[in-house]
Parts: sequence; structure tokens; C-alpha cells
Amino acid sequence: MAKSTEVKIAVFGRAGVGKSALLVRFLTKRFIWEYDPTLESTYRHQTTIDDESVAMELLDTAGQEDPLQREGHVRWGEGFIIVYDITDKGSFEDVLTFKNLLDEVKKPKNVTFILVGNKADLGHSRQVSTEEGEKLATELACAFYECSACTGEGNITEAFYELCREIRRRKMIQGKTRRRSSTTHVKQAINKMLTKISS
Ligand SMILES: Nc1nc2c(ncn2[C@@H]2O[C@H](COP(=O)(O)OP(=O)(O)OP(=O)(O)O)[C@@H](O)[C@H]2O)c(=O)[nH]1
Repeated sequence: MAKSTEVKIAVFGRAGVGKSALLVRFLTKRFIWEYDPTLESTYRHQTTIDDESVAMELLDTAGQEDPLQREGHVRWGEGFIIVYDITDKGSFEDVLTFKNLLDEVKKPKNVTFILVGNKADLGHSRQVSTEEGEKLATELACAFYECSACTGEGNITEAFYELCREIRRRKMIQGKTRRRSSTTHVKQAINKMLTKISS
């Protein structure tokens, strides 16, 4: 059987935006109203995406973690979900802070992430319009999903799967580049030897 691609995904966002609820919805298709504020939890999930086996490691970060801890989590992750709460403008403004941190810690070309506006069931208290979410995602060149961990609307599974696809694509491209550059090194070494022998 083909080997699983391993993907490490970290979920970031201000405290209370629903990071744990989204993860639990994705993993169990259920919603639980109250969680202890997350310290840090990891989950493993094996699935098949487009006929390929994927081993996911999912990190639920704490909204209030210290900068060193957060930086460590960015280093650990291969893909990221930045979550805001559509009823909390401040959490939307925090998105850029998280994105800047990803760019600082990883090179921007290595940053693979999606943007999720959660709590779409609370339309009556909305502070961030769908258009604002879409516009920001376009500016940041990432996929955007508006959803509700509570009702399950907005295709949360597809959001996680799309991120996995992106990570897989990037790994494939980087693998090829690495293979190409090591082949180039071997060719260069052989050429050097041949030049030495013939001179
Ligand atoms: N109405 C509604 N409430 C939600 C939704 N998602 C989460 N909540 C509620 O929002 C609160 C915070 O949810 P959590 O999942 O604990 O949020 P978190 O981002 O993990 O919070 P920290 O662990 O403190 O960083 C809880 O009371 C949830 O029940 C949603 O989609 N709709």
C-alpha cells in the first residue's frame, strides 16, 4: 500500500474564536458547547484525500500563548488555519498579526494557510462581512471559508482537505527541487573529476 503523506497543521486565532470547536467538528462531526480554554492539544487523524492516504497531525493552539511558544508552533507546522470570529472585529484584525508571524518564522514562500471565519450561525451579531473576509483572503492569496463549528455549515471538512492538498503540492514541488539540486551536485562532481583526469 502507498505510504501516507504526513501533514502537520496548526490552528491559530484569538482566544474564543472557536479553534477547538472547529477541530472537534472536523474530527467528530459534533459540536460541544464548552471547552476549557485550550492549553495546547494535538490530534492525529488518518484519512484519504483524492485517493491518497494522508496522516494528519493537528495542533490546537491556545489563544493566549506566549510569543516563544507560538513561534515554536509555527516552526512545527507545515500548514496553518487562521481563524477569526465573524462576531468579533478584533479577532479579524488579529489575522494579519498571525500571518506576519508565519512570514517571519518561515519564508513567505513556505507559508501555506487558509483563512476561516467561524460562528457563521450568529449572523445577527455579525461584525465582519463575508466580503471583508473574501477581500482579505484575496490580498493574502489564500483560500477562504466562512463556516460554523456549531451547525457544521460552510464545509469545514473541505477547508481542512484543501489545506492538506496545498501542503502536499508544496512538498511535492520541494521534493522535486531537492532531487534536482542533488542530481546537479552529482553531475558537477563527475564533471570536475573528468576535467581533472583529462588535464
Ligand atoms: N454560536 C457558535 N459558538 C461557537 C462556535 N464555535 C465555537 N463557539 C463557542 O465559542 C466559545 C469558544 O470556543 P472554543 O472552541 O473554546 O474557542 P478557542 O478558539 O479554542 O478558544 P481558546 O482555547 O481559549 O483559544 C465556546 O463557548 C464555543 O461553544 C460556532 O461556530 N458558533
